[in-house]
Amino acid sequence: MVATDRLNQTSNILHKSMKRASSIAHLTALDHPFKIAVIGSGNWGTTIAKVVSENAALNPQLFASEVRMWVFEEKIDGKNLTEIINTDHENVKYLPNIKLPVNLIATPDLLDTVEGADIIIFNIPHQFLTRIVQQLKGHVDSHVRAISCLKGFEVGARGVQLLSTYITDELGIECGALSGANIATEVAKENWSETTVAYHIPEDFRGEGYDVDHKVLKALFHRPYFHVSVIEDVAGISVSGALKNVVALGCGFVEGLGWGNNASAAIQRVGLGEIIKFGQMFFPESRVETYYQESAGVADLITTCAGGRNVKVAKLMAESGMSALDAEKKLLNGQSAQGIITCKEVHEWLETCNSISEFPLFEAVYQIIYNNLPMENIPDMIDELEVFR
Ligand SMILES: NC(=O)C1=CN([C@@H]2O[C@H](COP(=O)(O)OP(=O)(O)OC[C@H]3O[C@@H](n4cnc5c(N)ncnc54)[C@H](O)[C@@H]3O)[C@@H](O)[C@H]2O)C=CC1
Ligand SMILES: O=C(CO)COP(=O)(O)O
Repeated sequence: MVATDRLNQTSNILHKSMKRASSIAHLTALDHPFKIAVIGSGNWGTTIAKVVSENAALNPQLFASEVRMWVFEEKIDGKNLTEIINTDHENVKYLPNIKLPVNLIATPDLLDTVEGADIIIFNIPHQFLTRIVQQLKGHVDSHVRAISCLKGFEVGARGVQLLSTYITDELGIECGALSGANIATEVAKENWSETTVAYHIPEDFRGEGYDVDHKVLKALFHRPYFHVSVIEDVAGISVSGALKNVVALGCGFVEGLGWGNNASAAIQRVGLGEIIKFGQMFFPESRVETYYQESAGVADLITTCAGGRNVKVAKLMAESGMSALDAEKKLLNGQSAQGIITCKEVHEWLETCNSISEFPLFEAVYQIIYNNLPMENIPDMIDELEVFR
């Protein structure tokens, strides 16, 4: 009896998941298949390009098969990286040993990459976004839709902005975000993980089948090894994605000092509190539930603090006395630990708002990286300000 119940339960689950998969597979673009462009070809840029190219190839009614990926051109052993990707179907510098789909085409020209695109996926280290967006100005139709996979903020004359908002403001296109517990190499190897996509349906939505909606985004990003939840809270997933990189630096410091798991857990506890507080203060539209219910929230914090690049860079700083930039250069072969820039941007913003004392961990990380504050001071800095008690 128990065995029969289990069998029925399993068959229900299977039935539901097959129904979900087939409802995604049967979507059709009524006008023309959506053409996808990916801007960025780093560790995560190439991984996401692989994911969406697989779905484009499998779903010709919904997506144009060819996916273009913009590559910041560089020479590898005298050969252009774009040529290597297009011939060997491997990004040997930023995602080695992973075969890329043949319908993924590397392009060195930014405007060629986005020509005719219906959906643009931004996926570059956030320090390069401004320059790229300025080059795209005037070349992107207002009906193009975008998703930002970047983790960071834009801090400038308009205050602190989500990167998706910056893209919308500058290019006049609707932009959502994708963020989750997604160490790129694990996703690229097709180890199971979850992610969160957040997108608002814009006022000029042209109708189901003619425009990008939550079903289209699920069909674009969901893979058997990459499970997507689509929600509305762009701010919540973006705030947690940006700030967990700062917390991860804190974890790397205590790990490098040899303080063990309890210290790392303490940093993550305080960090999660500061992330939620930052969201509530500066992005009140973000939902507190997002931080603990979505992959983009606490799950991303956990995976990054366990094995991300930010934690590795900070650990090396603690062990060797190197600066953050030297440690990044030594460890990452051209990749970026985004927390190094984000903690500076956060510091500048909090200073403007007179709110530094409310975010002692973020401030401690900034002071360690930019003003050589001893790492051993972290517990005192957190305690002195007694924010969470
Ligand atoms: N790698 C990961 O595991 C994950 C990364 N992210 C986020 O995704 C975003 C992109 O990260 P990755 O793809 O990992 O990049 P990355 O850290 O691998 O950076 C290397 C990329 O930067 C490019 N680049 C170097 N100089 C440039 C310049 N002057 N102009 C334009 N591009 C230049 C390189 O060509 C290369 O494509 C970041 O915001 C990151 O936080 C999000 C989830 C996972
Ligand atoms: O964002 C990430 C995992 O979701 C990757 O974090 P790192 O940039 O620290 O490797």
